[in-house]
Amino acid sequence: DSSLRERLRALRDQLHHHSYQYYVLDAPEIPDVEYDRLFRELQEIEAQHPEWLTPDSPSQRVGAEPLPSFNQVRHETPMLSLDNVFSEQELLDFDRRVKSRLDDAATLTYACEPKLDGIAVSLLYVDGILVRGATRGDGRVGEDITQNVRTIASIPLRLRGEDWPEELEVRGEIYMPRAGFERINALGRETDGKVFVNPRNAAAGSLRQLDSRITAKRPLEMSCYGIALQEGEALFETHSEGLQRLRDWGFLVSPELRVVDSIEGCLAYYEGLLARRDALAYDIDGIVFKVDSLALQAELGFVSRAPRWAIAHKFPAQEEITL
Ligand SMILES: Cc1c[n+]2nc(N)[nH]c2nc1OC(C)C
Repeated sequence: DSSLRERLRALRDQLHHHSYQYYVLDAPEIPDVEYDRLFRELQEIEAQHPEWLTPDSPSQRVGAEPLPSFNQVRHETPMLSLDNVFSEQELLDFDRRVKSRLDDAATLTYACEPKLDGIAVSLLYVDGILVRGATRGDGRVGEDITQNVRTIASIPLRLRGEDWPEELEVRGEIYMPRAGFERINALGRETDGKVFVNPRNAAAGSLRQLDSRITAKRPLEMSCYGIALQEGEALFETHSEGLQRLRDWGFLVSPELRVVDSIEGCLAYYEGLLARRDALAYDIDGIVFKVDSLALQAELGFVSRAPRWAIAHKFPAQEEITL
């Protein structure tokens, strides 16, 4: 049995690697049929030896028995929302307020990333293994959707690389790319007539499923935008470094992430992405600018529920296409 157990371990490692190559790097190394063969071999061994099943096994991707209800989760670090601005002048005001509050704004740089139009979630990893996924809820208490997030291929079941902390909480947006949205609506029209109004609703509906086997069939992805640091824990000095570490650990992080050294740079980034908005594979509803330095973020702190150090610069509402 030890050789069979060894084979199971090897299959798990291989499947994790190929899944990362395919879903996170979009660079598969083997054909799908080869992946499916390895996956079936793993399922056969786990069926013979259920006692060898582990929470990070790739077989978890297909979903589990439906839950009676969702448990609640309290976020140790509250999941904040963002203040919005809608014009260039308001963005310049944000920059002026930031500078007026900093002792020394000479080194001020901004991290820029698209604000994906999906569902904010928090993932908890202990010793490198995914142990919990939760919705934002009201920012303090959300719903436990661990079974559902396990089915999302771009969410690692175990971390890659090394030097990750033994407890890591990752925040990000679960969304449905437009192509996937069109596909499940076409399917819905042919079957139960259930269609979603937009990709955000489709993602929300897919995550609210008590039966994770349904979630497993929905084309969901997760793009990470932050790490919820425990008090005083400083693994890196800037937000953008943190996102690069998330990429090293196997997470999908927006390839549009940039760091600029002025609010003019932010405006150029905003105009640039607004011009490319319809060409992106997913819906975005604005740009998030963050003071990149974690030290400056700490100096700026938060007002009530939103950080002083971040702002969402929203796009004009997209005119609905009247069919
Ligand atoms: C609510 C939220 C949403 N987003 N979306 C991105 N891209 N970054 C980001 N940051 C957020 O909050 C942090 C500023 C804490």
